[in-house]
Amino acid sequence: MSDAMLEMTGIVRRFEQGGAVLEVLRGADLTVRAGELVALVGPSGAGKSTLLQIAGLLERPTAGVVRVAGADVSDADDATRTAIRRRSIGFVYQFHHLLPEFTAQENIVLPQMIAGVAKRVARQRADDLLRMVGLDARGSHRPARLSGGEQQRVAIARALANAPSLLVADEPTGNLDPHTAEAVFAMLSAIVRQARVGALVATHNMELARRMDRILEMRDGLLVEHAPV
Ligand SMILES: Nc1ncnc2c1ncn2[C@@H]1O[C@H](COP(=O)(O)OP(=O)(O)OP(=O)(O)O)[C@@H](O)[C@H]1O
Repeated sequence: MSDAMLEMTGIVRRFEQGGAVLEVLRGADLTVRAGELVALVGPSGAGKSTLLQIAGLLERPTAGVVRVAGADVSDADDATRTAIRRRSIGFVYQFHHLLPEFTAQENIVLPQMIAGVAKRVARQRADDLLRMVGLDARGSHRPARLSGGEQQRVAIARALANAPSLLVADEPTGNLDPHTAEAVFAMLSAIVRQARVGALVATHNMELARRMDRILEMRDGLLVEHAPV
């Protein structure tokens, strides 16, 4: 049995603007396995965010096959894709995107309730996740009362709320000072490995990229694997 949490094969993405066609992805392939962190690097405009949007089922490719936790979602309708996204994929962005009027705990409860989990169970899981990210004393705080690193820890806990198979992260530590970035990344990688989630992490930070299991570079619309250093 394959432990691939994400498989993308022959991914093409074209944008049409005023008659001109921009082919950002030209047949990209990648696999992310359970417990694995894969870094996605490449210059600005290379297509990293476009690839993450497709991996996260937020966009459809022009061509190619996407499998999440073994399920081929290429031909699935929008409702099915949304259901799979909510159940199987967690997102972390450069900016935390926590809802400011809700507490840390409520921010982690909400996605579970949207997925149909009972409030009592969702609260318990939120508390467990807050403990896992070292913030058990901060559950009743709103985001504005937390530091940048703490906000990002809550965002990671929220991404894990529905026990996803796949974590899609776009510069998850890009807005933090180097020391805090280091602590948040260490925590993220420990959780990914322990919970056997697959993580695809776009970053401009080569130091962090080198600490992941593999580095894939976006080059001319294709993904090229870096040799291990
Ligand atoms: N909806 C769209 N319509 C037209 N062009 C788009 C669209 N989305 C992205 N692009 C183009 O696709 C290319 C890749 O953009 P993308 O945001 O994926 O790059 P990136 O590698 O994530 O860059 P960065 O590191 O700066 O975030 C860019 O040239 C961008 O202008």
